[in-house]
Amino acid sequence: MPHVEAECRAGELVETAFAKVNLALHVRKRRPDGYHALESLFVFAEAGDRLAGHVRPDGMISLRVEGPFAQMLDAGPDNLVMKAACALRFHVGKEDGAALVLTKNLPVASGIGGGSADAAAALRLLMRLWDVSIAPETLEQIALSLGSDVPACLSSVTQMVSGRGEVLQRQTIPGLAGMPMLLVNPGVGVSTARIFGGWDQVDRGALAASDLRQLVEAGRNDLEPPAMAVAPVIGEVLSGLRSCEGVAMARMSGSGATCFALFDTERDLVAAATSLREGHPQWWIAETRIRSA
Ligand SMILES: C[C@](O)(CO)[C@H](O)COP(=O)(O)OP(=O)(O)OC[C@H]1O[C@@H](n2ccc(N)nc2=O)[C@H](O)[C@@H]1O
Ligand SMILES: Nc1ncnc2c1ncn2[C@@H]1O[C@H](COP(=O)(O)OP(=O)(O)OP(=O)(O)O)[C@@H](O)[C@H]1O
Repeated sequence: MPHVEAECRAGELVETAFAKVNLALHVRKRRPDGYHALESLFVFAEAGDRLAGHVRPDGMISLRVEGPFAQMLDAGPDNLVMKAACALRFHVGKEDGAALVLTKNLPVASGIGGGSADAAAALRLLMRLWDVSIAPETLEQIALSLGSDVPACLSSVTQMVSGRGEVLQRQTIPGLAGMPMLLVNPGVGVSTARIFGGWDQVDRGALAASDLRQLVEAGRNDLEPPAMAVAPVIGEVLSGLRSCEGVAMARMSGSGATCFALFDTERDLVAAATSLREGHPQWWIAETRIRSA
């Protein structure tokens, strides 16, 4: 009997929820609605969670979570996959149900937008499964109602993001696509709201990122200081990454605690991953590349 892969099962569709990485994140001001106005260059990793689903003829929507980080998450109505499915079904007035299975490969509450990527993947998957088409602006509105990072995760391509996360502009930076990238999470979950709350409200200036050098030299993550105050181990991760051979840049992503490093070569990436794993066997360390899309 041949082994049948899950994605080969009749009627089952699969989407990857690509990890989001903020190569730079400039916080410009706190808005009256409590959100912050940002400027951020988003890239996406080839690594991500996996979402599979097939139609449930009884009209129910169900979710099972499995994989390395499944124990950190509930599969109930607060899961962003369920929220996305309910929001989409409400919008299109569908009677169809779906049986969804999320393989949680990315650490939770870790600054690489796992929940946001899952929500966007659920929207993409269910639009295919239920055969619905929605105007792009409406889809972006549904996405934004699920979280500030969700609109950018819909396309999961390199883009400049501003507003609270809803103003998107595709960006091409020479040399970035396919670049070897290491993601390192020291195992502490941090709350995004708490980290934004710790920002010192000093506007340090706009983000200009037309090439990698400018991004390295003038780019920042303004949430690094408040995140390090909550989780000092982030400093250890950053200094570990920066001391590796062949590092083009190393910085924290989003509100932390995951940090990333970009490498000039695959060989340097592998060497860095090996040495960091030896020194810190309890850290989550993922070797990946920047998605070329
Ligand atoms: C830090 C980033 O990941 C950078 O990409 C995002 O700005 C956060 O995106 P997210 O996790 O999708 O955030 P949301 O779920 O919308 O908001 C969580 C909380 O973060 C804070 N928040 C979020 C986005 C934003 N532009 N300003 C904020 O102040 C708010 O306190 C909000 O209540
Ligand atoms: N499918 C999901 N995956 C991850 N987190 C989820 C999911 N559903 C709900 N959540 C909740 O959303 C919160 C944020 O999770 P997420 O992993 O997206 O954070 P993050 O990586 O810090 O996001 P960001 O980079 O946008 O700040 C967590 O507290 C988690 O409990």
